[in-house]
Amino acid sequence: MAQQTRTIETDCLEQWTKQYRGESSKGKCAAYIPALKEADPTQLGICVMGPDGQISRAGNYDAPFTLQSISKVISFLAACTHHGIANVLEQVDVEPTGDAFDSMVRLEMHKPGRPFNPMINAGAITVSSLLQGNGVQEKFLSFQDMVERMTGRKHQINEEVYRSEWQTANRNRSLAYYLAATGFLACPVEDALDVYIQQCSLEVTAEDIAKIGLILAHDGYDPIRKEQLFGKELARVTKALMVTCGMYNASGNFAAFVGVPAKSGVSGGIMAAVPPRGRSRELPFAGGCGIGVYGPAIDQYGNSVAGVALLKHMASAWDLTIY
Ligand SMILES: NC(=O)CC[C@H](N)C(=O)O
Repeated sequence: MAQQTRTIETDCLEQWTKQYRGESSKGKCAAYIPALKEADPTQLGICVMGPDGQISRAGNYDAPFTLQSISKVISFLAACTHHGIANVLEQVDVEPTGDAFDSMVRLEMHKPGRPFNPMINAGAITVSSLLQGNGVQEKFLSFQDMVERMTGRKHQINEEVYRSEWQTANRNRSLAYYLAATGFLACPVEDALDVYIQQCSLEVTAEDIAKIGLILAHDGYDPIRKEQLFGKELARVTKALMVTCGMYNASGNFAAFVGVPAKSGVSGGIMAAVPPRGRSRELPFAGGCGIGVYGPAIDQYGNSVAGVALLKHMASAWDLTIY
């Protein structure tokens, strides 16, 4: 992978990371998964990767964290690659909810109980059940392979986070049992949950998710390794889901004030995909980029407080919006 050279972009990121680190005091590390509470809430890091391999990074860009809900994007890509988009969308819809990511209220209100989208927990558990393979191990492997094809390196589960979530996953367990009752799980309940919790516990850095964002920004094409990893149509459906549902019930605010497809996770990661901006070659990363942010103090919606503040500033300064 290309090395970082000192650039104006890097100087900006360093300055903004310092400026927004304090915002973390407005949030808290997720506590409902006890192991996530152990993170240092004041951390803030960012990595931006361009199509020529150019990297700019600042702050705690090398801190490892678990994918959590960012994994939902990758499991969706993996399931659709295996079954085809239309078949997956028979089991999960593409509509935003306006509810919390772990809400169950709409599952029973709208018959026959097809989860609203793959970016909320209910939809993601359905998608995990659809991953290729028989049994937990094979399904998880097909997810892990997809991650590794994109980041170009091997990733491990953070066992402590995995165990912590497995032991406390009562809400997800109830969602999964409900999905089984309504026929929206393609494998046994505890298997689907196990795959889902394993994928959430995969450990990455901001650079890894920046790389995945870069590939999405280029419609499934890896511009660094020069390889099409999945189809354009799948990339577009996925980005539309990220725009409408990726930041949960704060997706509208994020679309208005950042304006790029993104996905957050409760460990404090945010992955964003910035497509090439034809309007000016002078803009930083005009050829598109992937962005990975890490800041573990999250807000009431489950999004990194300092991370969102940093992205809002950056989007305005570098004219990132797709709108
Ligand atoms: N928003 C998230 O990142 C949620 C992921 C977490 N593993 C959960 O299911 O609760």
